Amino acid sequence: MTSLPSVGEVLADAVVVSLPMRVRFRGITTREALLLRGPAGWGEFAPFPEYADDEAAHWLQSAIEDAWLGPPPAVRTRVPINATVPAVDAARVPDVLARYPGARTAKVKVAEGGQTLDDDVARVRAVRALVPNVRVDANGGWSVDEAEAALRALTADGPLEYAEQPCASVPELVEVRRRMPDVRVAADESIRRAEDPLKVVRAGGADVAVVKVAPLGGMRRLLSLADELSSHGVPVVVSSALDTAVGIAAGVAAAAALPELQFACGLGTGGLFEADVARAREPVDGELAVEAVAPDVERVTALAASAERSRWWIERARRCHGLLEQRGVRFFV
Ligand SMILES: O=C(O)CCC(=O)C1=CC=C[C@@H](O)[C@@H]1C(=O)O
Ligand SMILES: [Mg+2]
Repeated sequence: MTSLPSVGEVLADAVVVSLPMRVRFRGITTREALLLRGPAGWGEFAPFPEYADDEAAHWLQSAIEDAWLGPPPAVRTRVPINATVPAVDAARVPDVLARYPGARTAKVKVAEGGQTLDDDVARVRAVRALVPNVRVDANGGWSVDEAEAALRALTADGPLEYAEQPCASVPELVEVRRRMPDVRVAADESIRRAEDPLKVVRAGGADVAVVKVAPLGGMRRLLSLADELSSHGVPVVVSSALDTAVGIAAGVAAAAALPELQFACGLGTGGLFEADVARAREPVDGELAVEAVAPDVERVTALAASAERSRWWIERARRCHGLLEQRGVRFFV
């Protein structure tokens, strides 16, 4: 067991970066992150700006685990990843997919505000022409009726591996599963933003669980949740939280430590950035190698956030550290 390092230790080498994105994703065009260093390496603290401290504290716990304990033991050396296709025009799909050489699975964003179901159908069709296995992610954007209509349209010319978070609430997910028994439902927000991540599974609202290291509080917490989910017969998909190369390495390490890995992981989001804190690791045959990543000094300097934004992140990390202290957080190897 390791006790919580002091706030001074946690923030001693902290740097804040701002990564420009090639494509707008989840309404974001630059992604900010605070990177911190501990005895075992680097960790990433990057809760989305709108998250309250209560929730953001899990992300700090994850960063500290990574930097103070390092990854859990791996059982594989490579992990398959999916291509992530933002809600772009169908015509831009080949461009996006070109960044994922060898990917056999693609996740396509759908139900984007301001777009229509026809846009989604056209985008999914363009992806199917290039990648055999397709999943969609609606980020809770549909009502149950809309989900039913959309999933019928999106499966008219080919199957979907699953539909991620078609609706926002757990009862809606249960109802979508009842109405569309042939389409698997994956829960994402219903797991990563829930007080009790197993609630959606107990209610019968998920065939698959999307799990992300930082929102769950770290690699080891992800592994123990995956273990519980597996006892309910629900497999996991390890996915990114739009992390820099440091956070992606933690996701890859968690996926590498899972006893079973049935699905390609959503850890290919590095390709959505114009620049990252470490050299881009190219997928080979749709897989990423499991390896430690340290940020590159020159890149970090070039990507440094403004003094004002850095102060904002440092203050946020301090407040979250205070919450972890209050919660009596300890780390177990
Ligand atoms: O799963 C993937 O292919 C990539 C990760 C991804 O889609 C997401 C990362 C971060 C924020 C989310 O809006 C989004 C998701 O909803 O899964
Ligand atoms: Mg999702």
